[in-house]
Amino acid sequence: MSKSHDPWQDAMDHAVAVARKSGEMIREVVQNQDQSSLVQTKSSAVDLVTETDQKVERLIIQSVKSKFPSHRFIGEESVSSGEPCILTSDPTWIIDPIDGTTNFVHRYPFVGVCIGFAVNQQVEWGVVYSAIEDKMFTARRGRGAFCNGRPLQVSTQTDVHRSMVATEFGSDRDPQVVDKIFSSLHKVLSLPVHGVRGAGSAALNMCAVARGSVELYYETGVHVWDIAAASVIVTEAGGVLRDTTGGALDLMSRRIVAANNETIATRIIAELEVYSSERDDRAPDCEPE
Ligand SMILES: O=P([O-])([O-])O[C@@H]1[C@@H](O)[C@H](O)[C@@H](O)[C@H](O)[C@@H]1O
Ligand SMILES: [Mg+2]
Repeated sequence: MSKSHDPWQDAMDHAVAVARKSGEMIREVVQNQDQSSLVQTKSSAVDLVTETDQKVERLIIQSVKSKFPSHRFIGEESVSSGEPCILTSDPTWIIDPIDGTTNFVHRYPFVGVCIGFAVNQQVEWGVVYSAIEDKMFTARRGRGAFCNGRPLQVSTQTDVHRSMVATEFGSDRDPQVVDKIFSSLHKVLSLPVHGVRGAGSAALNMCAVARGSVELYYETGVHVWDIAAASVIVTEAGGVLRDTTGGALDLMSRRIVAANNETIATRIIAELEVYSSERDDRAPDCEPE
């Protein structure tokens, strides 16, 4: 069969197929109830990783290398093992094998296989497969966002008092960070908003914005692999992306706001405590921020 004139579409089609296969692996482990085996920790006692995270990431990367040998990778578990986290202008697959690993360990049914694809440091397409729900979220820059093939559209709500907000408590238990998390949460809740929710997965919170069931998601402490794939799903569904400072989103900054529109984004950002975690692309020997 002749190669399509659209190589990025070939790559996206491959990502959908390998994300679905990864989801089958995840469901099998959950159904066999052995996902709590081999749970290890990374940056803190509650930043978990399992053998399944590592197996899924190897499956994705090995399958891509055989079809697209010149492409580069940023994978959560590869970076955790010492691979660099640098986004060049080369075609780059940005992979979170299981976004919501803590959910996975506890059989809480919100885990996303996340595969983003960037060229010239711009995310061209994103695939987020909610494996337990069997929902395949996809978007290609300029061509819309979909869930299982049905178009996605963000909420039209502009009144913050009628909005639903999502955030997460993250995996940093430093008392000063916990205080900042609760300070922001207190201000947002007291606006008031209708409610605050958290899926336990940055990517699935962002997909909830894209499908219109949440007006805004914010978090400090996420990583580029948590948000890259879902970032284009949000914008192609008509949403906006910002830094918690109100500036433009910087995928490596570890801060994100994903909202249905600028009105809601501006109103919630005004309530957020701005603080920083170490950038994903920091030089290994630099002093922590
Ligand atoms: O580690 P993981 O499950 O891929 O990603 C998770 C993120 O999706 C979530 O937003 C964050 O609050 C968690 O601490 C964790 O980082
Ligand atoms: Mg992960």
